[in-house]
Amino acid sequence: MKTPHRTLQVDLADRSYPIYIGPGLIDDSGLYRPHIAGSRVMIVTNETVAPLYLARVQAALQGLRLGEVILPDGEQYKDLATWNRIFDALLAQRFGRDCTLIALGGGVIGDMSGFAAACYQRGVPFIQVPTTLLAQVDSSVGGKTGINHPAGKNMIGAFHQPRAVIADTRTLDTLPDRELAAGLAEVVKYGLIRDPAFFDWLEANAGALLARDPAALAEAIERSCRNKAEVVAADELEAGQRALLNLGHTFGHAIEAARGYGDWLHGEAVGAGMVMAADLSRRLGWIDSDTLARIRRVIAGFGLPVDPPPDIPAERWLELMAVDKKVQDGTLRLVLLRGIGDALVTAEFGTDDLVATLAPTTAPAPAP
Ligand SMILES: NC(=O)c1ccc[n+]([C@@H]2O[C@H](COP(=O)([O-])OP(=O)(O)OC[C@H]3O[C@@H](n4cnc5c(N)ncnc54)[C@H](O)[C@@H]3O)[C@@H](O)[C@H]2O)c1
Ligand SMILES: O=C(O)C(=O)C[C@@H](O)[C@H](O)[C@H](O)COP(=O)(O)O
Ligand SMILES: [Zn+2]
Repeated sequence: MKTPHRTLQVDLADRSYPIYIGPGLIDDSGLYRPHIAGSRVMIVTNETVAPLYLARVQAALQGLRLGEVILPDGEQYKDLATWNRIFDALLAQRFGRDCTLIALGGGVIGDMSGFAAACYQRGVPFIQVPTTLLAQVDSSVGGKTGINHPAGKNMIGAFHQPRAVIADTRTLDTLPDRELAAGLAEVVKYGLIRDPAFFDWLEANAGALLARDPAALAEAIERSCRNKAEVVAADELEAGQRALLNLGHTFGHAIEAARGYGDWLHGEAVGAGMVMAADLSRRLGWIDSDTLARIRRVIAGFGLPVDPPPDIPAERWLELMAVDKKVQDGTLRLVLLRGIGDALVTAEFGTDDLVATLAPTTAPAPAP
């Protein structure tokens, strides 16, 4: 079977890999096979995705010796105890070092499976089969894998690149609207950090994206993956420019941790976090009020929150942000904006401006 699709490449020398994007790809055995080393494959998924798509992946892998692990669904299960269940299954079924893992689901499954693949018997290959918009535009690409700790998001993990990403755009048909919007937050991020023409396009095509127009979604996925692949190829281990992919995440991760993971979706927290980053950038005089208002309008237009939860005290914000992975020598660094498509990582902001951004209800309203 050969299904029409687009292919992008993540260029990382001998660890380069393809990203296949198109409708119906989940059934295409020919896309999986070249990336599976031995004959044993463990499919990791969750209790929501399994009834929808597990049988189809199993059918595509007919002839191989398959196992499955079905984890509970939710960001609150992206933890050590749930992650350990993947190893319980691998060991119980005597999977060896020659096995391949398949991550079938959203970013939570992708991050946990990838981290399990990085660690099982010191490292086995894995394939990403992302089934949420967020996973198709961001988390399945780039090799950041890991789990949360109560004190901080993604605090335990590894860089481990997949062998391939198989993004079946038809799987988005079953995705709830709230999850689609969460994925759009990471899409907007690429426009804000490095692709102003894409930001313009997103602003102009918001209606089509929210209406799930297949051509618009495919365009958004491809342009997002292209941006991410370029950044990852240039800076795989986040020594420099990869940190720009963290726009809104220092604020967003603090929101997620403060709420115990699973109340605000990751994409929702990133949506509000990006507006907070823009708000601080405006306070510093790096962007003007019209630009802040435009960013806020685009993010709100995708149905995402644009204000932080009102009940996190400033001290709690600062405590949660202090464990951010961009902290250097105890100094908080943030991704801020000099314009749309122009981001930087900086520690050049004052505590007063930061604290004002943390309490935006008391801040001056942006120009309409
Ligand atoms: N590794 C990275 O580079 C990276 C990048 C961005 C986000 N992330 C991580 O990804 C996670 C968020 O990912 P997410 O937004 O995909 O959340 P998720 O994995 O929790 O999936 C969202 C919800 O959609 C359900 N679902 C998945 N596919 C579905 C489908 N096709 N139809 C119906 N329901 C479906 C899931 O079961 C879940 O309930 C966070 O943990 C975040 O930290 C990682
Ligand atoms: O790939 C990256 O690099 C990113 O930062 C992408 C983010 O969208 C993603 O949420 C990532 O998991 C955040 O990484 P972290 O290092 O801040 O935990
Ligand atoms: Zn993210």
